[in-house]
Amino acid sequence: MYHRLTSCGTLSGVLRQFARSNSSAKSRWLNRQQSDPFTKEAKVQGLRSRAAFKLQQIDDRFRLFRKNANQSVLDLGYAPGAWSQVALERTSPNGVILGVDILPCNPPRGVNSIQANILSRKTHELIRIFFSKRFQLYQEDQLHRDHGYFQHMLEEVMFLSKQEREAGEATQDVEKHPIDVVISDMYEPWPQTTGFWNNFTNSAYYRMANTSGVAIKDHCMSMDLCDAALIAAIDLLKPGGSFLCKLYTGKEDKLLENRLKRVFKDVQRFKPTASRTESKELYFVGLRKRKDVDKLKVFLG
Ligand SMILES: C[S@@+](CC[C@H](N)C(=O)[O-])C[C@H]1O[C@@H](n2cnc3c(N)ncnc32)[C@H](O)[C@@H]1O
Repeated sequence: MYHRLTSCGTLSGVLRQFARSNSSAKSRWLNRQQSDPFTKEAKVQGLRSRAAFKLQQIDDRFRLFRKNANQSVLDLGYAPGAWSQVALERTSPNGVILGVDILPCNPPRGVNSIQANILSRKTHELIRIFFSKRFQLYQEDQLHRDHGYFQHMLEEVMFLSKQEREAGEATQDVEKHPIDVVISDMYEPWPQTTGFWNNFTNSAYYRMANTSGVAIKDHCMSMDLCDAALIAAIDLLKPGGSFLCKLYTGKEDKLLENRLKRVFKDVQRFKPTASRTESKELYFVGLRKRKDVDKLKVFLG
């Protein structure tokens, strides 16, 4: 069986071809990265990737961040951390940034982070508690693990709110909508097969773009993650708050735009100049979140 598979080339041939095309795509990508002015500038400025310039340009246009305004910012899919760096700088000195990523990553200095999947309800609860209490997180807290002290706090808050509900009292000090700005640059990560020696998730310069190159696939995956970001915004963002998400464009753009319009009073599409012309990425900005948004109505139309 093994002989038949390899001699007719079905398996090993395909694998060899994949490895060849993958390595030439990789060297094309590396060449482009090395000659790209935004990539060079990001290195000079100590920014973790060229994505920082996209967020700067979006913020120059829409003013998501404010200095000295105690803003709480949730950065979804924050690794390696360039957007968080921009958010921190533009909300200084008292902005609080929480990055959430499904991959492990050391956050930039001054940024808090948890390794978690935004599709999980528990992640929403952790985020809500973090912003309500605004405590300092440390890497070694291992927040995503069930035995971390944060889990203990989560259980305590849930227990207290149950007691308070039963006693007919006002709920405890966890705010329902504690966040001013939600930004999402999420895209499904490639499975890591190499580069383990290289602190991989923190090194955008050595990491290939994680799109598949198949437009319809990129679009559908990206739609799902934009929906997840929108659900987080409905659940956690203050009325009046702002939202930003990246979408790989395709036939369902309009569907997302309509959903966004049910949540925000003002919805805009924007492609910053730092985003490559050949890239299918597009940014949706939602301004002034409406009050009392009904999630079911947003998604069922
Ligand atoms: C393009 S990168 C973000 C780059 C980042 N904005 C920056 O400026 O450095 C997309 C990130 O989304 C994360 N991601 C994808 N799906 C996720 C999920 N369900 N929950 C949390 N993070 C997710 C990936 O792990 C990846 O690190």
